Amino acid sequence: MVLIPVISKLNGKRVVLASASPRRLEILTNIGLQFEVVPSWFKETLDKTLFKAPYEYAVETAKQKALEVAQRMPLKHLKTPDIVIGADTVVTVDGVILEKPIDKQDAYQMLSRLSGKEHSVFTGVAILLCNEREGELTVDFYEETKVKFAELSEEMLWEYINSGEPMDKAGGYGIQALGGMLVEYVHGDFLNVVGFPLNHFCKQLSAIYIKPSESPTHKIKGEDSAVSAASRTSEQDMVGPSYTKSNNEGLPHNIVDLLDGFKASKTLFTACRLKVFDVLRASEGLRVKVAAERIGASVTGTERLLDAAVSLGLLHKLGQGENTEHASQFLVTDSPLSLHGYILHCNNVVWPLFTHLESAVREGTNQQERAFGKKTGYLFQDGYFKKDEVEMQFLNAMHSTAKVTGRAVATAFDLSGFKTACDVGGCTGAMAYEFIIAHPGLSVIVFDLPTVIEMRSHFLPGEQNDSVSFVAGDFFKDDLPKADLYILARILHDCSDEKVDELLSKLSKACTTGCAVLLAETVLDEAKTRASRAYMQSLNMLVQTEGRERSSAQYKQLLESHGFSRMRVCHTGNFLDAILAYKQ
Ligand SMILES: O=c1[nH]cc([C@@H]2O[C@H](COP(=O)(O)OP(=O)(O)OP(=O)(O)O)[C@@H](O)[C@H]2O)c(=O)[nH]1
Repeated sequence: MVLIPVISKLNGKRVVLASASPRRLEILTNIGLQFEVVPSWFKETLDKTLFKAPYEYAVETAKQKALEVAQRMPLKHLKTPDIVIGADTVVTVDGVILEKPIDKQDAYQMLSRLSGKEHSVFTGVAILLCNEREGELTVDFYEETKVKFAELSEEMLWEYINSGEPMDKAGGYGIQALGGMLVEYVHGDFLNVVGFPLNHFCKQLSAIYIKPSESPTHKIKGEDSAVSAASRTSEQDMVGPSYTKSNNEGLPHNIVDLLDGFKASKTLFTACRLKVFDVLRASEGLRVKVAAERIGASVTGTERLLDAAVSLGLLHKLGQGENTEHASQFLVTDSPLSLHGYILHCNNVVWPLFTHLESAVREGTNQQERAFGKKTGYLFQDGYFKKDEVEMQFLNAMHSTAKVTGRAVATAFDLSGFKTACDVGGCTGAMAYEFIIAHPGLSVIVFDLPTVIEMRSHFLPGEQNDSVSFVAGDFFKDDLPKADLYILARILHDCSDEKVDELLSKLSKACTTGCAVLLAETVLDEAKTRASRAYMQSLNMLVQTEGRERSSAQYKQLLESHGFSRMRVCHTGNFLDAILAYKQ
């Protein structure tokens, strides 16, 4: 039995299943695993368009479900899990992802789509090892099973729907129950369809806990052992696990990834500076020589840059239509969600500052003077923020990130109790527009420096809406516009502790009881189980500003010290998390 040795390894560990699924509970109970169930509160609302394949969406959702429980347990249950297991099952047919139906009509639509067709069932699984002594280990993987439905008559469809069985099941059917009558064949793991790929899971646990000399010889799809994982190429169709594991056999691939990380970033930055994605969008199937001419670069350099972009999944293999979906969405200069401005900011400002990271760590200060030859106080009020390409580039950067993160922040909480919001330092208004779209009864005043307000027409030329207004001012020196909700998106993390206290004190005075502040920031997590981006961002603040990122506990303490309570945090799964707190 693959699992028996692993069970003994798990003895004494607090294993948690972050799922409300009765089927997952049954599958893991039946094999004798000892575990607790703590259903995840993670809202399954990740933007599917951000994922290049359905299994990526399922894996990320599974990871976020597990992370939410790993994060919440120490705070709410006052106990820290050793292992948290998250899972998410989705059905895909004709390129459409089907989750649980929202009502009978939805179930009808889903089952009609599946009738007479073969479809795929993907279950993503995330295993978080929260207290691993020999280095952090996160394992996530997915399993695919093909299922074919018989042709379903209207009568059979509605008889099945009215049984009620479809409503809590991905794709609107339960293969282990009445739904089994709809199925002509299953190719692959049956339990994966039910909601948990048990065999693959067991193999993963064996790979984690049993040394190769101990374990029965088994192969995980796509690889033979941890060493091959470290050395394996990133082939697109690899179905094996993606996990980072420090081991003393060969070079762990996470070290390799980190060694090459800066080269990958610079590949993206250079391709964007040369507007490669715009050129390739204009003419599909462009030959390298022609592309080189259009971007004004050498043929040899262009060829290597494009090949590197293909290896990073930014371009399709040349000659098959160039830009990937993500490149078209985020990397061409004029797409609605373009990150082009932010990427130029990373290349022209963040990169030179990170060059001096060691000095920043030694000195504990930002590196503006070493990188750009100027001392700086609060970044956005002195020479840094002047009316030239630096300011326009910075506004482009803030505008593009606000557009990509705005919807996630605006929809994080129910704000129906508020009428007027003030977006403090709201820059181009991109975030403000997301708020009025998400909350039609809300009006938003964008409050920012005069130079910023003057330039807003560059960014939202067509989007005039009476619910968004612009007021020029300095939020440290001038009175804040009257509002019952104050939004601060990536403001506090730039400020020194003294400036943060000054601003929060001002907001507290401006707020009457029941008013609130909504912060949009990258929230650090004490358990350090979430993606490392938050900690990279924390270093970014060190090299760039006088500020820093903070954890939920730190924000709670800070806000309470200025009279704000009932703090809630929403991990949006996007660049920014959202924090809401009410004036006492
Ligand atoms: O044939 C079957 N297909 C699917 C199922 C069950 O469907 C759900 C899938 O939904 P999800 O992955 O989101 O899991 P939830 O039930 O919502 O629980 P979480 O708390 O983990 O989100 C799952 O329960 C499958 O078991 C089935 O039963 N048969």
